[in-house]
Amino acid sequence: MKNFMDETFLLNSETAERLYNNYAKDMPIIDYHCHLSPKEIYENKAYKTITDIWLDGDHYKWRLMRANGIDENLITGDADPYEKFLAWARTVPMSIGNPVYTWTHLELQRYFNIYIALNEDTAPEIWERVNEQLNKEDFGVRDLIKASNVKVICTTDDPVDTLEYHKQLKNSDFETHVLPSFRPDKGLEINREGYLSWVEKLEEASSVSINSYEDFLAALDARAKYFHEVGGRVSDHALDEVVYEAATMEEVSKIFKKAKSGEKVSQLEEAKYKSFTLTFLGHIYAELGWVMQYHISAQRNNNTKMFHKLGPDTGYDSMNDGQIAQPLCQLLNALDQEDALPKTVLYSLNPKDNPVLATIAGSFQEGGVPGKMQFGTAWWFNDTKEGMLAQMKTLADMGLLSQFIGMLTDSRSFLSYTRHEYFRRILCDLIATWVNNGEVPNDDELLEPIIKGISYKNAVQYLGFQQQSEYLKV
Ligand SMILES: O=C(O)[C@@H](O)[C@H](O)[C@H](O)C(=O)CO
Repeated sequence: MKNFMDETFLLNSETAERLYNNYAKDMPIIDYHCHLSPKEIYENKAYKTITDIWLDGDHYKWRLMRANGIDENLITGDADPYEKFLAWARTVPMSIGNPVYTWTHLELQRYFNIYIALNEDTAPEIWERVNEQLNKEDFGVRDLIKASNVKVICTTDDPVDTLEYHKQLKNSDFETHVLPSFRPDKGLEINREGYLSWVEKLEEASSVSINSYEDFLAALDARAKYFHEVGGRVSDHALDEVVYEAATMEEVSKIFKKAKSGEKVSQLEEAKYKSFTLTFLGHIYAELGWVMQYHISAQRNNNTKMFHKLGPDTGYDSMNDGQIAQPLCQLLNALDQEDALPKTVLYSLNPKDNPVLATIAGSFQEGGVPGKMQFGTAWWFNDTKEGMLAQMKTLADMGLLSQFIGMLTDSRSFLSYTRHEYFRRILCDLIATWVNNGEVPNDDELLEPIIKGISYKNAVQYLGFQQQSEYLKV
């Protein structure tokens, strides 16, 4: 029997240990999708307590606390920080089997050198030991990022954001590249409350007067080019439902005019608007050489009462079970037929779509661009051991695991970089299983570049960072 989370955890053979320790463990991190605050990075925010850094904003933990019957006041309410931590300490032992149980202890080990299991009995000691370290000089968020060997962070940003902190970071002595990702969801949701006010913000941010749909597209183009100037190389879309309806500029201009007048547009009109706008944006991304990410099939903000109280991304989301294959192929094909399909990462929140995405990706690969179309890493409810294995096995079954750009944190917590270690251990154990079964040669000349590629190098190449400073070379 293994010791609890020792240096061999998740590595079930000497082969796995060798592959992980020699080729994955020390690779830097490219976190190409997360929700960290560029402002907090620029200000090098220092957290005062383990409650602040662990429980503020992490809806993964909030969901587990709710499932454990913890009162909301001790989760997102105004309860005493120590009482909130005790409530989390009561929940952790109950969360065995959930990745957050593993990540919680990985974070205690890697950032605070604490190797005991968290529970109500150990909570007082852990509270003291962690808070003492958090209040030391070298425990700002920049120190945590540097200690995690993170070379690039792609935050998630609205086209109307000023990107002031990205620009200030670019001119600072902070080595990690903190780059904006262009996430224009609010400009796609034409029937959602707030759409028109967002168009006004876009008008102001772009300095483009928006009196027509063509003006709207010009404003989006201007903002994408601004993001590029600041260093942005990635776009991102939440396609909670995938729709596709061919449309003409004339048709969509009328739809936009209808929405601008304050009228709701029909479901068909909305589909035409989204299809044409996404196709236009795909052209821009391709011209800029960006990576386009589609995050598909989330069912968001299910709990109306709590949405009104806490807002989005607060742990009240789930998987959608919509049919995506046909509209997604039509959308990608529309771009590909115009030679305007950018490098694309396809994620679905519903693992039923794993083989659908892996095989659709295979329909649009391109010579000269290794791994152009990516079946993306296990996302959100799927970034578990089983979810990661399912995604990587499906990719290996139906495409090239070797060209996979690997893991991201997708997190709002500065301690979440241990998810990359978790992923790399699972990756190396999977490949080791193939080696030990005689399915793959025990040949490090074959395996080293594949493991280093998936852990780091593929993402550097894919995201176009390879021409950057020596700083990214390993
Ligand atoms: O980008 C998304 O839409 C999701 O990642 C969303 O932000 C979600 O709250 C999340 O962070 C899941 O890890």
